[in-house]
Amino acid sequence: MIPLVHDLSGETVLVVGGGAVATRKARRFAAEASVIVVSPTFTERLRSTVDRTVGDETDDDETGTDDGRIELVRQRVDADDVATWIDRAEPALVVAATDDPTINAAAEAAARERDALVNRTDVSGDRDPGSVVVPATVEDGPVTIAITTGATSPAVSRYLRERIETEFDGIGDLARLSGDVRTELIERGVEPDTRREAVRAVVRSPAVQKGLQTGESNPRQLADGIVERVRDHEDDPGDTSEGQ
Ligand SMILES: C[C@@]1(CC(=O)O)c2cc3[nH]c(cc4nc(cc5[nH]c(cc(n2)[C@H]1CCC(=O)O)[C@@](C)(CC(=O)O)[C@@H]5CCC(=O)O)C(CC(=O)O)=C4CCC(=O)O)c(CCC(=O)O)c3CC(=O)O
Ligand SMILES: NC(=O)C1=CN([C@@H]2O[C@H](COP(=O)(O)OP(=O)(O)OC[C@H]3O[C@@H](n4cnc5c(N)ncnc54)[C@H](O)[C@@H]3O)[C@@H](O)[C@H]2O)C=CC1
Repeated sequence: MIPLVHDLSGETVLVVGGGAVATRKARRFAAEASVIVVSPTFTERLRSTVDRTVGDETDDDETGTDDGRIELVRQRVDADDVATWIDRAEPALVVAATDDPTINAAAEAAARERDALVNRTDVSGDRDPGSVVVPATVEDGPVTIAITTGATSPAVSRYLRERIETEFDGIGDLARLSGDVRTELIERGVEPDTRREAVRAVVRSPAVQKGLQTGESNPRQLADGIVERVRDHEDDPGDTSEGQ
């Protein structure tokens, strides 16, 4: 399996099932896409996150979603209903998250026939094309770290996610800072080899990382100092003094 990154903004994700797993996936995808959850029951957590529930007595709106929102549809589906929902919602991704393997399999087949991606939450191991795995994810600013065990051991994915979150706390700030340095060097016309070395030195500098974490020293000033030292060194390769 080869991980790819998918932009789901402006897309719809259809989640079939309303239990603990469906709740986790719905919340995850709602960060970017519009999510429709179809199930006869929903977790309390899901109900407390959503904007409205279609099928409840209090609801009198038309079905429809905006970006980044979750809508609940209270309905037990059979294989035909799943296909109808896919035709109606035109989702980019269908999450099959019921505790009924027959329904999950029907959702997978209907999604495939309609060229939608599918996430079978109830099976491990190899997958057919178009059947995707949801990785454990660490997000910090512009940085996304996705972890998968190739659908072998989700518990290991979770364990690694927790370790990585602790180990790389603040990595988003480092990405922003080094991104700014990089853009500036490009704008100043610094040649690529020097730029590469300078940006690498900034990213790997313990002083910059500590500055970002503690706020005690000015990380941007430290980075600029490192860049200047790298550039001086490039101008005068005879100089063997070490950068920071
Ligand atoms: C194949 C995959 C399909 C998919 O969902 O995409 C899948 C399938 C299954 N998971 C099961 C169980 C558990 N899943 C978790 C947790 C997560 N599961 C996630 C992904 C995936 N799970 C995909 C593979 C990812 C990979 O490649 O590694 C994560 C990473 C992402 C997410 O779901 O958001 C999220 C951690 C998020 C985080 O914490 O960061 C835990 C741990 C816990 O809860 O503490 C347990 C209990 C321990 C255990 O059983 O291992 C079962 C058995 C159900 C049963 O026995 O009934 C199946 C079905 C089967 O194995 O047949
Ligand atoms: N991928 C993952 O990370 C994990 C996957 N699983 C798998 O995911 C499945 C679901 O797990 P949970 O959410 O814990 O189960 P659950 O029992 O809490 O929830 C199942 C949901 O499916 C709904 N449902 C059942 N039949 C339906 C139908 N015909 N139409 C619409 N909705 C229907 C139920 O009303 C309920 O909301 C499990 O069977 C298990 O195989 C379990 C744990 C983790």
